[in-house]
Amino acid sequence: MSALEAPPRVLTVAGSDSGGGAGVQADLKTMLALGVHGMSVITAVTAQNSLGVQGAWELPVEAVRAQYRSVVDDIGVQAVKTGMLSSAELVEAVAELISGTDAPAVVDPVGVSKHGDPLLAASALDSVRTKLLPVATVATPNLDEVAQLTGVRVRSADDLRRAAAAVLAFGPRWVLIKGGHLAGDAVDLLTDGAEELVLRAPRHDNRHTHGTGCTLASAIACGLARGRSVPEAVTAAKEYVTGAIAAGFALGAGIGPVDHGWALRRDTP
Ligand SMILES: Nc1ncnc2c1ncn2[C@@H]1O[C@H](COP(=O)(O)OP(=O)(O)O)[C@@H](O)[C@H]1O
Ligand SMILES: Cc1ncc(COP(=O)(O)O)c(N)n1
Repeated sequence: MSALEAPPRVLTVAGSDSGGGAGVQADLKTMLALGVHGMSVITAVTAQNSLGVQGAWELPVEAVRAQYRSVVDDIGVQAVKTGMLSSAELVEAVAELISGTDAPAVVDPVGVSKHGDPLLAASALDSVRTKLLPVATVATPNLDEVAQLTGVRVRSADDLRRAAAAVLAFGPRWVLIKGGHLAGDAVDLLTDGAEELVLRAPRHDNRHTHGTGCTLASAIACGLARGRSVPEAVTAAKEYVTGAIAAGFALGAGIGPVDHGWALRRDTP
């Protein structure tokens, strides 16, 4: 890349995490680490740290639309990633914006934080199913989100295929079911209903996993923005998040963040 050539552009549409481990902050750090130009549409502001979410404030739909238009109409995007969308109104507005954008969309249907704090109203679930999932190139639910959205409870890696079929029925092109909350190896299943890829990584016995899902979804968006196929982008993103979890560090008194900069720091003296 010459000095004048711009890097690929990736947009996150998500909530702010004041603690810097998840949400928009995790997304932008991931994008920097993976060499793309990161941009953000903030949907909600959370007061959050290693102990949980102490408060959350949604932005008006008008503010979300305006941020999105500012970015897409002038700068342009090669991939979009969504995270915390908070309400049915915001889910529907974002789904509509994405459907009018010519770029792949990675939808992380964030429901609840690691600490159990709600990041999406229960009344928004139906909009996620019927409006947001149908415009996703890849949806990346964790097991709690799969249960909330489809009623399928995954108890072992054998159930992942059934969960994937239930999510695909809502219309995303691909689904990545994240088995991170199961015991044993960290096994995820990627499928479009025809092709299937099992992604397996050793489980790191590290409690500092704040932001894993946001980091993985952003890394996938970075790969797609570079023109990689979905299986290629997901494979590279899984490697990146596994390294970030291995390097997760303690901050505050609770669950610390994954290290978004692990690959950059490797060569830092
Ligand atoms: N302790 C761990 N060691 C290695 N990989 C993990 C660990 N916990 C989660 N993962 C992986 O991190 C990614 C994010 O998954 P998960 O933590 O389930 O998402 P979420 O943050 O949405 O709950 C997945 O690829 C999952 O397999
Ligand atoms: C603003 C925001 N977005 C997403 C998450 C989910 O991250 P995690 O599942 O690691 O708590 C979060 N805690 N905060």
